[in-house]
Amino acid sequence: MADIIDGKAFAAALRESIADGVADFVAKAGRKPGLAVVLVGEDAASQVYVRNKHKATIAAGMESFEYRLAADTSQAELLALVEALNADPAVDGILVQLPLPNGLDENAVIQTIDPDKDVDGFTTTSTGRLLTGLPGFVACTPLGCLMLLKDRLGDLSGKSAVVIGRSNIVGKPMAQLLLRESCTVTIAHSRTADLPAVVRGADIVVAAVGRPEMVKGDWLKPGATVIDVGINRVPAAEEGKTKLVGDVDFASASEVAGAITPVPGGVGPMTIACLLYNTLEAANRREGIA
Ligand SMILES: Nc1nc2c(c(=O)[nH]1)N[C@@H](CN(C=O)c1ccc(C(=O)N[C@@H](CCC(=O)O)C(=O)O)cc1)CN2
Repeated sequence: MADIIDGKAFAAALRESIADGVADFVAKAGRKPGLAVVLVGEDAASQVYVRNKHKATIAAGMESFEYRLAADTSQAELLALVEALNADPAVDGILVQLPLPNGLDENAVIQTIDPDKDVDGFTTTSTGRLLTGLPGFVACTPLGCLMLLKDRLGDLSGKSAVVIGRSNIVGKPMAQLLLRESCTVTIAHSRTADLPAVVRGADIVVAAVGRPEMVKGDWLKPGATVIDVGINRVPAAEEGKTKLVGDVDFASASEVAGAITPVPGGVGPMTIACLLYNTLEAANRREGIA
């Protein structure tokens, strides 16, 4: 049976070490690091994530600035808010919760964020810095996956890794991070021929495809390390109930893998912990603290 990679416990320890870093920052800078989170509309899951971000930000000793805007907020109003946050000296990090309601141009909003406050790592400046090996912010979910992988495996160099999914938010930055660690990286997607055979060659599998329980145990190389980024709500056995599952079929995969992240409690909690990590880093950089 595979070892379970406990993302919840890892994230809790990371948040504690960030709180220590925040205390050092306050002592040196005479102010708290500030994170601004913008939520537009009523999406139920986004409301939960934003509430959890607020709680975690306060618990780490940071300042949390929350902006909840109506679903009919115009593009111009949203851009004006982001520009105001760019100019606000108390704000070190800016995050616009995704997805945005229909009618708002997500890309235009993201690209308006000052790259030095882009703690989500979504601007093209941040992704370009990652691609070219320059210091910058890395998107929180792939950064969290990498932390879990390094904690489990240590040096990743020379390992073969398959990333299933090519989104700008997870798949592409994940592949870049693994390349930066000197893995041999394959990015697989919906058009990849014989996906099970591609996955079977990998020491590391990162599934970020958004299809419930797609990756089966018999697709895996025995002993592989499996990171499941999927968060899919599906009907549960009990009538009228739902449950969360990943992109990996946990039951069969845990028979073959060496280690695997569960859903929930694997990658998910790392996303918010890494947001705090990036915010502290942004604050230190802005104040010139090493
Ligand atoms: N601007 C952003 N928007 C979104 C991001 C992001 O990184 N930046 N990621 C996701 C949502 N997200 C954070 O925003 C997020 C998703 C999941 C979790 C998490 O802890 N999941 C738990 C399960 C939660 C549940 O019970 O529903 C887990 O996997 O254990 C945290 C944050 C999209 N939008």
